[in-house]
Amino acid sequence: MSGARAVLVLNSGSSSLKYQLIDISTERVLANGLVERIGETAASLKHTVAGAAGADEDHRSEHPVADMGEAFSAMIAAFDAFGPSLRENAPVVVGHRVVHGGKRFFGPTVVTDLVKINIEDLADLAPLHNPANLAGIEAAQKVFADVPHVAVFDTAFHSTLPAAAYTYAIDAELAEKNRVRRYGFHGTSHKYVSEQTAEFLGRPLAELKTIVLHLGNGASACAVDGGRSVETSMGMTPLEGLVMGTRSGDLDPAVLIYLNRKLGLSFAELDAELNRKSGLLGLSGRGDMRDVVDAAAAGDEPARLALDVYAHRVKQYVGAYIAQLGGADAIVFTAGVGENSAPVRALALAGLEALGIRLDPARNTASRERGARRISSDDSAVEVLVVPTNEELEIARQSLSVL
Ligand SMILES: Nc1ncnc2c1ncn2[C@@H]1O[C@H](COP(=O)(O)OP(=O)(O)O)[C@@H](O)[C@H]1O
Ligand SMILES: CC(=O)OP(=O)(O)O
Ligand SMILES: [Mg+2]
Repeated sequence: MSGARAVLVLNSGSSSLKYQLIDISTERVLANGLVERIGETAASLKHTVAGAAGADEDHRSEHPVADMGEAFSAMIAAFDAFGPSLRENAPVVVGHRVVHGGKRFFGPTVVTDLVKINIEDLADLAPLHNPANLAGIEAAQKVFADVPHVAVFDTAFHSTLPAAAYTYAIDAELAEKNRVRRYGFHGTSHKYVSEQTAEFLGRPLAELKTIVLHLGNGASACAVDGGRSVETSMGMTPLEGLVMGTRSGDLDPAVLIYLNRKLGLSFAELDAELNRKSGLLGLSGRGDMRDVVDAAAAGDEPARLALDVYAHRVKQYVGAYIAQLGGADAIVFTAGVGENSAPVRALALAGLEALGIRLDPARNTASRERGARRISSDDSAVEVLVVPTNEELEIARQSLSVL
């Protein structure tokens, strides 16, 4: 059997490696996988091989994986053991998700030594993400030495933000010298989802005003005007904006100063507090939205409040972005929570009838179909949709586009 022309897409995080092997001609996923808890006593590995008619084959194991290099070897071993063959389906390009591209990268970029130096230099703006992304690139370059590697940046889609949106109102010189401004993240997802939305509605992207709500583990909102990002909720780092699984999102910056002065918490401690111990986890003891929704339904008060705070913040951004866009044609939910949680969608848009936003309860709770779907009622002035994101496919397409 002759193999497919394939793209390998890698999303390397601080403690995980996610990957997909995609057939270019059909855009079908041949295999995907996840190595989690890298560096801990036992990492867990999952490798899924796509079978005929959606009959996927899962292979799971647990053993120690010390670092990104070993995570790579584990991925290659999984392909060798369970298929598909990387010799028959040799990738023609490897696409990498890189979170922070600062003001230097506005599109998919072939990785050179200079590009790697720049990614490293931006690490102080994204200390959780960029070093891991770079480690992933270096491990992959060793194994796939003969093919181009392409970096696709989360920040790239937001390079169209106007100055009024990206500028923090602090001392201008201090900000300029230290690259302190808003950059925005999840751009690959916001771009893909806003394009899919135009396709679903059968309308030209150039005419559409869309609010994309990417509600995953990390979460951000984006106002897209004619295909261009004009405002987004994440800022200099992926901490600003919406409430997330373990991140606080917006808060009065003086809270940090106060906690530092009053309790002597160091900035490293405050960083961990806001990035890893806040959000749904901090409010309710549960970082996973499924658990929060279940606990709230069972009458757990902290979980109820966590849900209310989460939905309140989403609603706040919807209102703000309708104002910034001068009206919206569509509000679109995507990512793990956005695609799957009817109660969160209902709470976030409750009471917005005066703005022309009306959910259809039966459509909202209808069991999940693949692909995009409408969840607003026929008399809603604003379309409300669920559109599944696919960052890996978008990275594969963009990686190919620069060859
Ligand atoms: N049925 C569901 N109801 C509510 N939340 C869900 C459901 N399915 C998945 N999620 C949530 O989606 C989140 C993960 O989203 P995802 O987009 O996969 O995140 P990431 O890519 O950032 O890891 C988790 O917090 C999980 O609770
Ligand atoms: C940028 C960011 O927050 O990414 P993730 O949602 O994958 O954590
Ligand atoms: Mg994600």
